[in-house]
Amino acid sequence: MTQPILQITELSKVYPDGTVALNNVELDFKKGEFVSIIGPSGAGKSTLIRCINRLVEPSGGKIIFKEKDIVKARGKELRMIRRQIGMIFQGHNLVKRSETIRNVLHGNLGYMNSIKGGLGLFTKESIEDAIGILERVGLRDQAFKRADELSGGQQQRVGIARAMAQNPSIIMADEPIASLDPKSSEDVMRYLKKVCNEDGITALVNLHQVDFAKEFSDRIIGVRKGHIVFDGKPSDLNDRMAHHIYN
Ligand SMILES: Nc1ncnc2c1ncn2[C@@H]1O[C@H](COP(=O)(O)OP(=O)(O)OP(=O)(O)O)[C@@H](O)[C@H]1O
Repeated sequence: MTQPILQITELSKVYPDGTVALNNVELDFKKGEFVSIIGPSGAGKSTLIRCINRLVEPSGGKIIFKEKDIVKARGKELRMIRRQIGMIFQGHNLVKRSETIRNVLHGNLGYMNSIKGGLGLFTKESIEDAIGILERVGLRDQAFKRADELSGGQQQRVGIARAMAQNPSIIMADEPIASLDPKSSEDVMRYLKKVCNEDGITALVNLHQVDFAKEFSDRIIGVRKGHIVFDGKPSDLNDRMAHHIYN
């Protein structure tokens, strides 16, 4: 059996006010799998993915990524790990007044020295790479438009392109389609799945929409009150199980 790319053991998170958001979570993720994380509001989905890149400090447990424990990583080591984990947020987090291509190039900043990055002195090679990535999410013709001129769905595809520019091993998306209409949601999920499949990237996607989780995922994880209560194929998520997760 191949080694998991990410191995989570006994992960817990208790917020300072005593809220137990994650309780002894055990999960393994394989290279290239596309995983949706579902569950009711407050179940712990965001906390889970935020612990993985340490936007939230875990209270205990281990998260082994490429033989290193993310929970213990500090300073440069943590930055190196974060480089390999692309993030996509609900609100896109784009620089709205900047061109689409600049937003994608920002994904690459982790690889540049800070003075160059700050001045926007990107190499010809990185600009060509960024255009290539935009092509892959169907936005080649939008490269030099301002990000705020794009539709919500297109902006989220720029979010995907920016994550791809990091050349990540894992992409994590926190409710990437929560504010989009059904057609744009479908497009965002389709492009995200396509680029992850093409590059063998593991995707962890927090979703509120069970139908999208079933349509696009290789595997669905159901979270409830900080516990994993379902972990299986979309075809195994029947109505009874969905009810168990959400009620
Ligand atoms: N900074 C915080 N301080 C205290 N409690 C928090 C904090 N962030 C989250 N929580 C609590 O932790 C629990 C899990 O929250 P989390 O945001 O991870 O859930 P979620 O499943 O992502 O919910 P949603 O789908 O609404 O985003 C909830 O009870 C929430 O109120």
